Amino acid sequence: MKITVIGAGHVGATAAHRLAEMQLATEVVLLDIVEGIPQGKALDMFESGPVGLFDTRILGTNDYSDTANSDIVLITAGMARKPGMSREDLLMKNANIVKQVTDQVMTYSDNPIIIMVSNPLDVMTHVSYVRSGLPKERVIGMAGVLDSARFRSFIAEELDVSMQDINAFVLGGHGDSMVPVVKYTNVAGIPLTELLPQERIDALVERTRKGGAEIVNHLKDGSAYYAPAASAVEMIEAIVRDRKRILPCSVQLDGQYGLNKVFIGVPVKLGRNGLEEIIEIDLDQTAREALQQSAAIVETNCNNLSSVLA
Ligand SMILES: NC(=O)C1=CN([C@@H]2O[C@H](COP(=O)(O)OP(=O)(O)OC[C@H]3O[C@@H](n4cnc5c(N)ncnc54)[C@H](O)[C@@H]3O)[C@@H](O)[C@H]2O)C=CC1
Ligand SMILES: O=C([O-])CC(=O)C(=O)O
Repeated sequence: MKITVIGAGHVGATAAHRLAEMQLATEVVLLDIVEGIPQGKALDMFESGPVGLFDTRILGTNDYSDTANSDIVLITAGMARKPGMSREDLLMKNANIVKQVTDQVMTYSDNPIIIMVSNPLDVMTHVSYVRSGLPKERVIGMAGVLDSARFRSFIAEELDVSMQDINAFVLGGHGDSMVPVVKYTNVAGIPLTELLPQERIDALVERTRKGGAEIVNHLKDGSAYYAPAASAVEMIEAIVRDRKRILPCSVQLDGQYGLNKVFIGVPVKLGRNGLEEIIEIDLDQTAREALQQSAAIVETNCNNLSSVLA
């Protein structure tokens, strides 16, 4: 198993180290456009092997030929937002970066599974899908796992219970229009609505929607990376170990939820072949409309990129 991480910044480097510690690959390649950064970080990670107890080889590089024959490619290259910015403000710059990165990746790997992280997430997943020519099962965006993890952590804190017992799904686009689905949120099987009053649930939903911005406002000069990296690695683990996990991911819909040819977060089964099944759950009218509104925003942003994708 060879896994390449493009972008050796906060998310990319954190994910690469976690991939190595979890021994999910025999080789992890960390690539960045800036000279020295991937080499230095990869060497530092490699030197943690004897104490972290892993044998994964980690190579830092600026040369795409080192990524040849990757099984999985995690794309984290691009700009992160600063306070006051929306993820959409990154659209044009990151679309050009993701386009160029995808073209380079595909020059050296025939049939990788691409996991997208760069923002705005659903649109960048679309860009990589179009440029790569890969089947839609092999281009998957990470957002729902992170947004659901945030919602789960807030619920666990509020109820003072283990995070392990919280199940929650946040669907839709990775932005203010995301759709936390309270109906499918439970604590060890007990519906959340039986454990918390509606106004507390509403407050946790609102905090989840703004979870990315909350961290950006603390950090001032960048965005979250521990939870995002852990979320991307959870998806990779499901694929590498063929776990058949049901996780919310951004995938291209083909009629499900009344939506067509748009990347949006929905529950999917992840296994060795990447996206193995899109799961259509019953949504109430409000959640269904919210998902459709969220998809309309992604579609508009994709349409604005026709010049980049040409
Ligand atoms: N999907 C999600 O839930 C999340 C998405 N993100 C997004 O992930 C991206 C990365 O975030 P961070 O790692 O915090 O940013 P960062 O600024 O720490 O790292 C980005 C890295 O990309 C590199 N880069 C830029 N252009 C490149 C190119 N053409 N080829 C190769 N590398 C290139 C930069 O040199 C830098 O090292 C951002 O777009 C951010 O918004 C971040 C967190 C969560
Ligand atoms: O907020 C950001 O820009 C980064 C991100 O997508 C997140 O942390 O959810």
